[in-house]
Amino acid sequence: MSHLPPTHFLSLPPPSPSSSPISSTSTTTGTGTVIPDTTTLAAHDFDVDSRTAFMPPSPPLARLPVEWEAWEEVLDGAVRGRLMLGSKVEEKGPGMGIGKDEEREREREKSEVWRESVRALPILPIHNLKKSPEPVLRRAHHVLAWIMHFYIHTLPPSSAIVIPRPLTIPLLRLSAYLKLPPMLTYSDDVLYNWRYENPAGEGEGEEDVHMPGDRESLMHPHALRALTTFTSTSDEEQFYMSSARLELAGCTTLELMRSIMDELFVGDDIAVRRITEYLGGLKDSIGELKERLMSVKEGVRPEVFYHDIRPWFSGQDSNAGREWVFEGIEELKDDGVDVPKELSGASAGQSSLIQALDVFLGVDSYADLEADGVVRGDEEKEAVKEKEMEKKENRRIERSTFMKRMRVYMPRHHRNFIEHLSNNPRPLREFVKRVVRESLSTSTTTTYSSSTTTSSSFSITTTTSSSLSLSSPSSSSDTTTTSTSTSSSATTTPALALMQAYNASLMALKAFRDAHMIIVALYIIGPARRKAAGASSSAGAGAGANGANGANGLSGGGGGERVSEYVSSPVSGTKEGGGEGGNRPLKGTGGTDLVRFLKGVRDHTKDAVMVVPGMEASLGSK
Ligand code: HEM
Repeated sequence: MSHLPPTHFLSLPPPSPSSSPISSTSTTTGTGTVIPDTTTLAAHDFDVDSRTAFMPPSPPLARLPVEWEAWEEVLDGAVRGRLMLGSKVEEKGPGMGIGKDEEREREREKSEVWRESVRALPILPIHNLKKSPEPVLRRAHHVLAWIMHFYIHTLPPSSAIVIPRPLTIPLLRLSAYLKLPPMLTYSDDVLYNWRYENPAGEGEGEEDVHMPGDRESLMHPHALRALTTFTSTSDEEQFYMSSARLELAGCTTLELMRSIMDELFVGDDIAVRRITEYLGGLKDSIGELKERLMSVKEGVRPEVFYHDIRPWFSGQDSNAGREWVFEGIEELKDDGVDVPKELSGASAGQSSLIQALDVFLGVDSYADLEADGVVRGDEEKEAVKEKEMEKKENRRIERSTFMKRMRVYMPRHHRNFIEHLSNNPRPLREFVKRVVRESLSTSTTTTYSSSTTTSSSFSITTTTSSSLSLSSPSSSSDTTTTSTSTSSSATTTPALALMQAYNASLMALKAFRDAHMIIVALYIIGPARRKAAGASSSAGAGAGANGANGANGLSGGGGGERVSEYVSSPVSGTKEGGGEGGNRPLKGTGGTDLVRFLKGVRDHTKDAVMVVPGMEASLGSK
């Protein structure tokens, strides 16, 4: 980088990770100099590693320092005791819960003894914890959050949920310090919940363990083990570790994003060709993420996931009206700790990697640009268009609300990273639009300015004389449409190749979301349906069913649902709208009406594809 001028953004220091949200436009230095805040993606201060992406490059701390050993012991007790879900202990009926009353009583006693050990804990101060390095803080959140979920979900379903002071006080204090909800998060169960299979390779302070050369061996299904599980099943361990492998694969994705950002800074015609090439790689890397996602099927059985594992993650919002009371919270008012509002369960929706992709590709922002996108036509057409726009707008709001909420559950450095990316002054999508516009309006394009442009009029017609505009598939918002001429050979210009490569990356992300819906159908919708069918026929549903706190399920229908039914049909809100008892939608652990929501997010991704009307086929955009 020695050829870069000192003012180039690659030569500048990263912003402070503690500032939240990060200002993307400028930072004032100690000497008062204002420097642009546009650091590279691999900045260590964002806790993003070029070899392991959002996963830490060395194994997370496996045990807290002795000062907080009491917490570790209580957690050990829960894991070793193989405590059962309270709902499962109480569940009765053929094939449900525990068969014999005395067994049921034994389980009740066992979990009550353990909960008593939580209530008997001393209130350990966290003063020194706050001075500890990040891995210690992460481990402390992991341990306390895990204890809390064990505590809540082993309670009988009829009892009030009161989280005892010895847990409330340190957990709320620590969470406030870490700017995290006092909950089990995706970072607690995936990012910071692994060790090497071979304990010899384990250890604190081991740096640079994930060299690029051993990435493949880390991807082996048994290379990584989970530190903590609720059920001690290999299904649960594989559930976490398959997400961990997906996160590790994200280093290629982030590296390509970084390279593209470097080229966006330069922004000339060579950059256009390079970005096109990198986007090809990005598409492939998203394809790899999809493969990693699907590999969850190799080690995780759907019924075990749905009935035995998933209920442990639930938050207050999927706890069917049972409020979580944090005992002693009033004592923390002076520390600025208030009643927590964010109490959603752990979900991979909290993955920074997927959100980073959304932000980078502009899936997040494009709909905002469509506000003026109503095509003027006859009245009827206009009404349809407006309805469509309204639907899209609602979808966008729901999605963006969820995404923003999920950011609260991300480690603060990763949240800062996403905010930083969102505020990128040279967004990829704007660049692609500008390059294509310029290419369509002039036949010779040499350089592309890196300043943000607003839409400008240009005129083109195709060889078939149809009017062209650069737009999203179902709107003409991105630019205006008028009339000059071009020919179909435009598909071979660098500008259109760029647009095609950009669209291909978006479609790869859409394919990821299609695959995700298949997984959701297999792991949630199918078992929920079978449970509902079993409950209504009292015939038993096979695997031990404890339900997801009684809040989930689908009405009607037996087993044998077709996965494709959920993946390809448009959002309707009908089939998935009924719950057990016929009136509750199936909920995600993040509290969403999951089928409608996931389809909306998937469709929103596809809507971001850019189209030059009349050239859809040649651009392969659909
Ligand atoms: C058995 C495996 C999985 C199941 C059953 C599952 C289920 C769900 C559900 C129900 C939601 C809806 C949001 C909520 O309320 O929680 C969701 C959202 C989401 N999940 Fe998964 N998930 C699985 C694996 C993964 C993995 C491995 C990833 C990638 C890291 C992932 C990424 C996402 C994302 C990014 C969202 C937010 C919606 C979106 O951006 O498309 N999921 N998931």
